[in-house]
Amino acid sequence: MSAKPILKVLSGEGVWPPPAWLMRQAGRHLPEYRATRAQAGNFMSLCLNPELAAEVTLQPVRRYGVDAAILFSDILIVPWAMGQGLTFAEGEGPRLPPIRDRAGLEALDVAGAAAKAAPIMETVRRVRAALEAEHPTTTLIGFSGGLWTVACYMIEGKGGGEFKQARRLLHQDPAFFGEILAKLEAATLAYLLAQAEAGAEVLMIFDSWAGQLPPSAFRKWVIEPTARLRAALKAARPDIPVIGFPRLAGPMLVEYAASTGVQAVAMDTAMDPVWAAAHIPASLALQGNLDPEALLAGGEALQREAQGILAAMKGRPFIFNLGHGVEQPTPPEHVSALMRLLRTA
Ligand SMILES: Cc1c2[nH]c(c1CCC(=O)O)Cc1[nH]c(c(CCC(=O)O)c1C)Cc1[nH]c(c(CCC(=O)O)c1C)Cc1[nH]c(c(C)c1CCC(=O)O)C2
Repeated sequence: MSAKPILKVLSGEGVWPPPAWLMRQAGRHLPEYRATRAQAGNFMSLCLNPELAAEVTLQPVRRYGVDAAILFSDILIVPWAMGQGLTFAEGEGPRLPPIRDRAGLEALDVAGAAAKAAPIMETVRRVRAALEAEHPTTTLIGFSGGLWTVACYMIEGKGGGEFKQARRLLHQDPAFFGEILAKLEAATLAYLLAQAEAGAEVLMIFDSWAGQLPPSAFRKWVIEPTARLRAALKAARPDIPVIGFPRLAGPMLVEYAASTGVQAVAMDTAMDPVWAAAHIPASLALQGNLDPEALLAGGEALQREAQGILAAMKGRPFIFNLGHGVEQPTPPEHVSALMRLLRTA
């Protein structure tokens, strides 16, 4: 049996008080992150610098004592590694040259992606070694985007909207859309397996825009590809549990939980944890789902919201987290207050 609380939970064991980590725990709300990022120059050069990326991955572990370190990288590293351009303009989010035709599809280089992603694997190795030496109960989580969500950015070229180009394409030309996803699937599988080989102990799949799809497309482009990825990962590395995050799936979460083979589902901010506890079998762990705005607000709101989630989750395998990422203006003291509350739950 593992001594790491998150691995215990993901093997189906209830652990109370529950282990906790936060999406985007390494990021702009931390002054030490902003300092390291300034040293790197920009976000991409930070992701590709193993020394500095390992440093920012470890910062929230040191400051807060969270139970997981999540690799510092981005879901859009996979299209970048396949040769699609990627920039992060200050304050504007990601920009990619959108794929709208066959030439864009054919330019994606699946075979070359592993070499370009090599610095990320070096980050994973460094973080794992540092955890084993200094934080032996902390779990290292690797990740990728869900195929639908990453395809949204590849086709749209940016975020911020409703991904109408991507949604149109999957209805108008499902064969072409499927070819984009097939290349992305091969690159994503290799990328996740490489993280596991480098020392990631858990893998999480962020399908942030899953809630944009009607049920028929949700089955075909979220559940089916996730189930295929999960099965292929299991064949190679049966020891590595997977957390799925089909954000804003609503009641489709039940089918996702039953059909993908993941060990845990992450609840988004809108999900009622009482409903989730009633509808997701206790053989699967749940993760989530404090409103990042309640964390930002702190005080009474933070205490009340966190207690509500704990009450709904008591008695089942559960990992405390947010329903989406930490907001940049969040005072670090609010995160510390949340960790104190959780440790005495
Ligand atoms: C959709 C998505 C992306 N990236 C990610 C998702 C899925 C989760 C979600 O829905 O938020 C996932 C992600 N992005 C990042 C991580 C690292 C680990 C973590 O701390 O959670 C993870 C797991 C770092 C990041 N990724 C990004 C930052 C901010 C970069 C900076 O320092 O300026 C960080 C810390 C940039 C990013 N990356 C992306 C966007 C839309 C943006 C811009 C928005 C923003 O600036 O907050 C794409």
